[in-house]
Amino acid sequence: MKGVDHLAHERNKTEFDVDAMKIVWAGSRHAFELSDRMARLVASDPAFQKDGRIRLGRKELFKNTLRKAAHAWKRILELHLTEEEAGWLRNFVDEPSFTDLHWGMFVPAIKGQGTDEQQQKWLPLAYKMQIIGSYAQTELGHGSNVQGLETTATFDPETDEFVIHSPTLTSSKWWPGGLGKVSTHAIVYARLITNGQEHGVHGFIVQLRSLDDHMPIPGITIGDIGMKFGNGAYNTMDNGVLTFDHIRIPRNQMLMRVLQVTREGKCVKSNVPRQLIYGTMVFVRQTIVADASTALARAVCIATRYSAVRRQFGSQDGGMETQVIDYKTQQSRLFPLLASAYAFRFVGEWLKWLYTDVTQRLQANDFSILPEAHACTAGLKSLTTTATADAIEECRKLCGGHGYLCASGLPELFAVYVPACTYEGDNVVLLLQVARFLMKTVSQLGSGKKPVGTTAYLGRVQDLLQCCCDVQTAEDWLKPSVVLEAFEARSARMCVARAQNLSKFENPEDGFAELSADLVEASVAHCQLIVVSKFIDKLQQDIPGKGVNRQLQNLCYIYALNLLHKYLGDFLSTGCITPKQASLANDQLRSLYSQIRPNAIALVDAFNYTDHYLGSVLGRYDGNVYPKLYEEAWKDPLNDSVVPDGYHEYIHPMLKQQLRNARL
Ligand SMILES: CCCCCCCCCCCCCCCCC/C=C/C(=O)SCCNC(=O)CCNC(=O)[C@H](O)C(C)(C)COP(=O)(O)OP(=O)(O)OC[C@H]1O[C@@H](n2cnc3c(N)ncnc32)[C@H](O)[C@@H]1OP(=O)(O)O
Ligand SMILES: Cc1cc2nc3c(=O)[nH]c(=O)nc-3n(C[C@H](O)[C@H](O)[C@H](O)COP(=O)(O)OP(=O)(O)OC[C@H]3O[C@@H](n4cnc5c(N)ncnc54)[C@H](O)[C@@H]3O)c2cc1C
Repeated sequence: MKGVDHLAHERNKTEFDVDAMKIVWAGSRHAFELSDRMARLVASDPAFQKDGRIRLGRKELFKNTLRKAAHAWKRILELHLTEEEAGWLRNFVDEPSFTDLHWGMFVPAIKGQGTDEQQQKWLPLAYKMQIIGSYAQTELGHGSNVQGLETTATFDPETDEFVIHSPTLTSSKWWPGGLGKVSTHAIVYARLITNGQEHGVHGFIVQLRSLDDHMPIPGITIGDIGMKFGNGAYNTMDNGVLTFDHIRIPRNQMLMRVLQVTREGKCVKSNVPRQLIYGTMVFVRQTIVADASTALARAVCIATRYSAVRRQFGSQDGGMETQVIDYKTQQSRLFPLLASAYAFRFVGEWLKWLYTDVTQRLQANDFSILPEAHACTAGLKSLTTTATADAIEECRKLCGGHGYLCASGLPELFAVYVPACTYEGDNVVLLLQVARFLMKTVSQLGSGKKPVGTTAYLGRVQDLLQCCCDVQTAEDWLKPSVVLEAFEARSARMCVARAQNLSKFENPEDGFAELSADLVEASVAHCQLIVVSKFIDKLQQDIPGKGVNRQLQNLCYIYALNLLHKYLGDFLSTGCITPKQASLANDQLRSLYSQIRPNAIALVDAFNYTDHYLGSVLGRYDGNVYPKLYEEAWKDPLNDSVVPDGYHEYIHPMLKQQLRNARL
């Protein structure tokens, strides 16, 4: 609707160049223009409308998703979209579907773990969607413990085939997206057995359904695992169950970049480390970090716009009531989330760079930074998804009662987003991986091994154990070196304390299990340090646009000082700061909230989300919330009739009964 902009008075307060900020948010002018074009293309196409999706039953919902995926593919072909454009288009369609797994995991698994010949054979088919793939790793009995998977792939030298088999109920593949009803193929993870010997878990390309009539290949049992959390939401996805009864596949369908099985059934290791079998997870975790900022920004955009529209209390002399965004409590809950959206954006950018760097090094047979890439992707996936899921729920509360309505867009966003804390690695399990990496790094300090990359600060551990925070005034908390040192000292001291406690155990594994809750806290501190330091690095770049850098500085310090406040126990107990300095940090935080306040609406406008993508009456660009909320209510099927179905069977007899009782 072109009409009154109810948020115009807010937009008039802006102190920076919003268009320049849009480019900073998108990452580049190219990324901005491309995503903007794709967002508008999707929003203007009636085939992609999302209204009423939450009211559909499972079958209708799923069919609707199939229709949209097919339409998206048609448009991609008609418009000759590049891979990058097609990715944006699918993103703005905004509905989880089998295509996420096909493009997000099946294709990357073949690229990362397949040999050149395997890539030449399978990738063209996948790129043209002549086959549709899924990623079948998790089983009913095991997800986190990948080495505990039970599906077997036994080499039969007589026929030069692998026999894929599900020996137990718990070995049934369980969860893979797209598997239940759509995928024709899957990368199946199974224990490799040759000549009676086990060789660990490996990936195999397995055909599941006929390419002619979509029926399962004989010996394969396959279906959907059932409804999941929330209306609509992730129920557009056919997460599946799959069992194999001695399914035969040719030998050349084992992904053999890490390990080759010869015609005789001999295993020949290549020069790449075994961990590369987990490479697809590293890739996807990196994309999940980038997606976290997108989801968080959606929730924050809705809550910020609505907080500027909503008024409660404070009217004097019959004047306007107070906008809820002006309450300090609202600001102290909302603005750190706004700051987190930007912080996660920049750390996501950096992680993408790290991933690209690792990939290039791997191609040159340099595997040295693989452990760090694993720790960073695992830790940041855990940190950002936990924070984002919590933030979406906080945004719902920030919108009061209306936030609980599906029309706010927040319940569906939460339901779709929250499994990110579990898939691609349970967030606690991933933090334990980070802890192992940190403890290993600390234990090697004595042997003179210099830590690099994100753990370089541990190389200065002696200084960090002794340093005193140099803050005397609230303004001192606006110095990057001061903030960075406080976070480095906290993380280093926590790591060293955990390492010392671990060394008291005779068996390190016993110690690790016993101290795991403490270790996870050290991992969180380390990951928060990464986010803060990458935000500070971003500020050092030459960022064009009036007032843009200033806003980013404010957001960076809000992010860091709010963490300091939230995790004050860590900072105080490790002696990194004094209670007085903590109190000064809080003073600074309040001042930063006041500085962000006039720019809040423009800072969420910079996300450049269309109303279609936001899918929220509360988050509308024009702020015209109440009439639209009222209009939306009447669309509910319950309002199709004035007197509800069931009145004659249930309400009327009850009323009559009461009437009779009253007469008695
Ligand atoms: C309003 C509406 C909104 C609509 C929005 C619509 C948007 C739609 C978009 C949504 C789409 C999202 C798409 C996402 C789809 C999700 C699909 C999900 C897929 C999956 O979940 S796949 C399955 C993932 N599974 C896991 O992650 C399992 C977790 N477990 C593990 O990763 C490992 O087994 C482990 C890490 C726990 C390790 O186990 P273990 O201790 O047994 O260790 P190992 O012996 O195996 O290995 C030890 C050494 O290896 C190193 N290591 C481990 N992992 C890696 C790795 N990945 N890379 C490199 N190195 C690794 C360890 O560090 C050890 O090293 P060391 O040196 O020996 O110590
Ligand atoms: C929506 C969704 C989509 C998915 N899509 C796919 C897919 O496409 N393909 C696929 O293969 N899989 C998929 N999965 C499966 C997913 O990867 C696993 O569920 C996930 O890795 C967690 O494993 P789990 O279910 O075995 O959890 P569990 O490991 O059983 O976790 C249960 C609890 O135990 C704790 N725990 C486990 N191990 C430890 C430990 N060592 N120390 C301390 N605590 C521990 C966890 O923290 C958690 O609290 C999907 C899952 C979901 C929810």
